[in-house]
Amino acid sequence: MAVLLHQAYCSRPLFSSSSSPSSFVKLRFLHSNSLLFTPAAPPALCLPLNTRRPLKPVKAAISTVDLPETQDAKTERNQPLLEVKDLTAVIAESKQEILKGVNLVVYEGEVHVIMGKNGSGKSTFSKVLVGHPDYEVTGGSVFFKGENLLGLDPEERSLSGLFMSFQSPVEIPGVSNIDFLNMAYNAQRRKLGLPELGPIEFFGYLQPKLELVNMKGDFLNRNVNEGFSGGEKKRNEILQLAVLGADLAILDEIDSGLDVDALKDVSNAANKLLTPKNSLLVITHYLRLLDFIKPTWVHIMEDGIIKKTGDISLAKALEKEGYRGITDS
Ligand SMILES: Nc1ncnc2c1ncn2[C@@H]1O[C@H](COP(=O)(O)OP(=O)(O)OP(=O)(O)O)[C@@H](O)[C@H]1O
Repeated sequence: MAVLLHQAYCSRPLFSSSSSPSSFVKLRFLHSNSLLFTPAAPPALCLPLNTRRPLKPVKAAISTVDLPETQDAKTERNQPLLEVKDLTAVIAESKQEILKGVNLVVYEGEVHVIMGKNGSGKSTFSKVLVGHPDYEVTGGSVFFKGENLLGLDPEERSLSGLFMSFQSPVEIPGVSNIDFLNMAYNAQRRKLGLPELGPIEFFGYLQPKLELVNMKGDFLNRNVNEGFSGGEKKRNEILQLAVLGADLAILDEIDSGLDVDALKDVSNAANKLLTPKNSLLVITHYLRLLDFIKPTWVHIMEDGIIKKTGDISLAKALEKEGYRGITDS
């Protein structure tokens, strides 16, 4: 029985034999329990920083994006990682326009936070970045590490160092967490021409990551996200990020449903994964997350565009005055 794991995890969950088509991760049940990733379509993965495939620079194609003056000054010594210019996108099926001209530049070492009312387009933006098949880009450009991201398929996007943690991580019945992580990690290594890690070696690699996210080993033998509480699923997302690494990790509402201890653990782990060379793009509704993950920039998205950019004080004003207070001006 062939099953399809779709949705970029860069691409995990959505594990279904019948749901919408996608070119994401294909798994094949050979016998009752054995799985095979098809080599042509490894899970959308994000490579550890020191082993990631270098991307060819596409000099002519590098876009210039107008930065707010303050943003430009604050980051002048770093390289742009992600450059989004006038990005528009529609829902593939209905052609309804959701993104109406998003502009954003993320430099190495920065933490960008996107806030915005429900339905303003935050998740759509992040899913468009990872190449989710539910959306069609209709205009604008996106460059990631100097390469035209929109010209890459979802697997290539993830192999180039883009990771996304989804708002609602899905369950994968029949696949244990450790097997999933081991397969995903080995798929990366195969792609790089590196030898795969066997279960024992992989466990050695995994152990410090478990400690990083303060996760009990019991979760490794459970099926991916199956029966996990909301908070446990979010913690598991960060474990996947820790295992797979990323140049740019997009965390969509990683704080939703977390108790205060879990929020600290998840935030601390995300902070520890941040280096001067990689970046976080965090979608959240809550100022409390920003007590733990310090943003370089806070953006307010409204009706498919980034309406306002500022620092942490923008999030504080939002908490105090609400969206009406800060986006009307
Ligand atoms: N696949 C889809 N099919 C139909 N409508 C969609 C789809 N994806 C997004 N939308 C619609 O696009 C709009 C933006 O959705 P999106 O999930 O990006 O908002 P959001 O800002 O992340 O909201 P929230 O804060 O509630 O998570 C919503 O009106 C949503 O219903």
